[in-house]
Amino acid sequence: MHASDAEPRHRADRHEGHRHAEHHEPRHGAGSEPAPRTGGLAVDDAAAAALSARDVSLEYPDGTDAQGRPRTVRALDRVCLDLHRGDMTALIGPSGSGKSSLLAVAAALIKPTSGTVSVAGQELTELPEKELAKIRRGHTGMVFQQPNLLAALTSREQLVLAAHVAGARGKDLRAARSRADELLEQVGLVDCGDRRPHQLSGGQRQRVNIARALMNDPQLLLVDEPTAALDQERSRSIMELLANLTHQFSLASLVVTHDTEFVPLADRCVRMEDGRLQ
Ligand SMILES: Nc1ncnc2c1ncn2[C@@H]1O[C@H](COP(=O)(O)OP(=O)(O)OP(=O)(O)O)[C@@H](O)[C@H]1O
Repeated sequence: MHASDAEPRHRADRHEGHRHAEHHEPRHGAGSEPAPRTGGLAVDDAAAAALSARDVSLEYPDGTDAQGRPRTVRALDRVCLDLHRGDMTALIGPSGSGKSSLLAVAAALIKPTSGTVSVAGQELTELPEKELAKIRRGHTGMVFQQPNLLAALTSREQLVLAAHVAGARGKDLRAARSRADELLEQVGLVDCGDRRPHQLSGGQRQRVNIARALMNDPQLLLVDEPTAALDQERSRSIMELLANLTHQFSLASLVVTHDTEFVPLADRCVRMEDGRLQ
């Protein structure tokens, strides 16, 4: 079965608050036609899956065998997956099954060995690095296990820096400051804008990390084990936050988790085993 065929756990009549009211039915399944394009851009951007992976395989080089021939490890094996806005998808599976590799391919950080990946109707496989970087900045938010915040910056500055890196200057940068404060409020850190990472708890740092990933208004949110360093209570509240943000901002979220207890918070769940989606 294509993972795109998996039925969401609870469907979405909870999308009223979406900024992007065009979120709609029917959804494109694995075999559906891609959105028509003009000059590389999807005409009906909303109709395209936020992420569409087709027969994606990924092999890493893995040294040489006894005869000196190059060896490879197959991390992804003909993976098909559609992610749609407003749905949080939990990605589970044993260690080494390929979850982080799938995130890296979806984030356009690694090119697959074969198969295609499209973000908002734009196929990534053939794009030059400059265009890929634009997609990473403009369409994709990433949250890794460790928050990776800069020690010298306040929470607000961490967020504004993300906008600056994406090219915001002048009045856009001023707007970014307001957006940073709004996002910090959304993630429950209304009083933490002026604090530096060492003045925050682990859960609060992860919330800053999540808010930063949303600064450039992505439609795709890729999250790798956001609760790895947190206790059960804080883990639950981070997963609840991700689910709420997914629905509120109409994100297509893919969240890797080892913690099956939190899977019911997602709209659907897909499982990897030996590089394949089950
Ligand atoms: N850079 C790399 N070079 C070679 N092999 C790699 C590389 N990264 C991952 N692998 C291999 O690819 C396979 C998939 O790894 P991946 O990290 O995607 O799995 P995972 O499901 O995310 O694991 P975990 O849950 O432990 O983080 C594993 O066999 C791993 O050893």
